[in-house]
Amino acid sequence: MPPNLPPRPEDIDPAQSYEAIATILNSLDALVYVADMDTYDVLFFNDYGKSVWGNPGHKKCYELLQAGQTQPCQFCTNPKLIDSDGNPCGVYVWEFQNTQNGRWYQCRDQAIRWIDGRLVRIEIATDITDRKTIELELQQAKARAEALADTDELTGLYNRRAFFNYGNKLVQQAQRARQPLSVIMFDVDHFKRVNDQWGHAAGDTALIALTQAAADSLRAPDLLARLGGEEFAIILPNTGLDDARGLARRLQHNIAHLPITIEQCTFHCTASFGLTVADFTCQKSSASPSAAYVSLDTLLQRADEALLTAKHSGRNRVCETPAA
Ligand SMILES: Nc1nc2c(ncn2[C@@H]2O[C@H](COP(=O)(O)OP(=O)(O)OP(=O)(O)O)[C@@H](O)[C@H]2O)c(=O)[nH]1
Repeated sequence: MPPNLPPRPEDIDPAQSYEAIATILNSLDALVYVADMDTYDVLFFNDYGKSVWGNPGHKKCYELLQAGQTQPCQFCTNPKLIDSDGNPCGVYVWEFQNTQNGRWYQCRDQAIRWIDGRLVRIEIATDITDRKTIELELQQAKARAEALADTDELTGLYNRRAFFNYGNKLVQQAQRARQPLSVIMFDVDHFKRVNDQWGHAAGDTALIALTQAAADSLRAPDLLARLGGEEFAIILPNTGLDDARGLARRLQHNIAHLPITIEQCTFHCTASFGLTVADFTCQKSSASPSAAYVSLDTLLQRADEALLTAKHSGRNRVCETPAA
């Protein structure tokens, strides 16, 4: 062999070539290890792994890599690495937060035949914590932005956008399940006078107190939203006329008796209520051709008509339209 040329791979003796490969694997900026797929014994663990998880000694892979793990991990990927005949079936890529150091890794796992013929798992795990942290922060920011986009700033209730978004789904669900659904609209009476007499900030305080009182009277599936100004709407899934009327009257009573205190002065507000019901329990028929198909827009329009009637007939009362 000419003196200055590197040796060809086939000229290197096996012991040297093992060392050459180990040198490469030990230089990688990623965990590389090999574990017996039956016994979980660690057969190879590179220097990167040792620097993070320590020396393997006689530990099983799960004892070495995971916190407090005394038996094979539930999330062990071994079953994913072999086909139904028990033969290696390619690379499986997954992401995982290590239970010992809390860092995120992208793992590339593969079953291979070891030098003595047994099946082993080789894993190459790259630290992706920085990318994952940014991803999680973006997800949280998106969730926060979505929540803000749905929320009325003053009262913390759902806003008009969220009311239609979620409300349409509730109406569709009620239609599918053939359940009654009620819609209530209410509007604070002579609210301009409250602002004029007590000031805009006092008006804000009153709106918060009134809506809190209303929210406290509702069930978890009910949807209360501020549509704008001093106007609110409630969707009551699986609620027929009698129950909706009972609730609207309770709300009317609670609001009228709610003391609102501003700078040691106490005053009261009243509200007018409009109510309508979609009786999705009815089958579509010639007698009632449109009973099973009514939109949230239509329900809101009917509730608004009833609310106007309540305003025109003296306020502080509940009016209703016939079932849609
Ligand atoms: N403080 C406060 N006032 C608001 C807010 N939004 C709307 N308003 C006030 O609510 C009042 C609504 O007045 P109108 O629409 O005339 O109704 P009203 O005085 O309540 O009379 P009726 O509805 O007919 O009983 C206006 O003075 C608005 O400025 C708010 O967020 N905070």
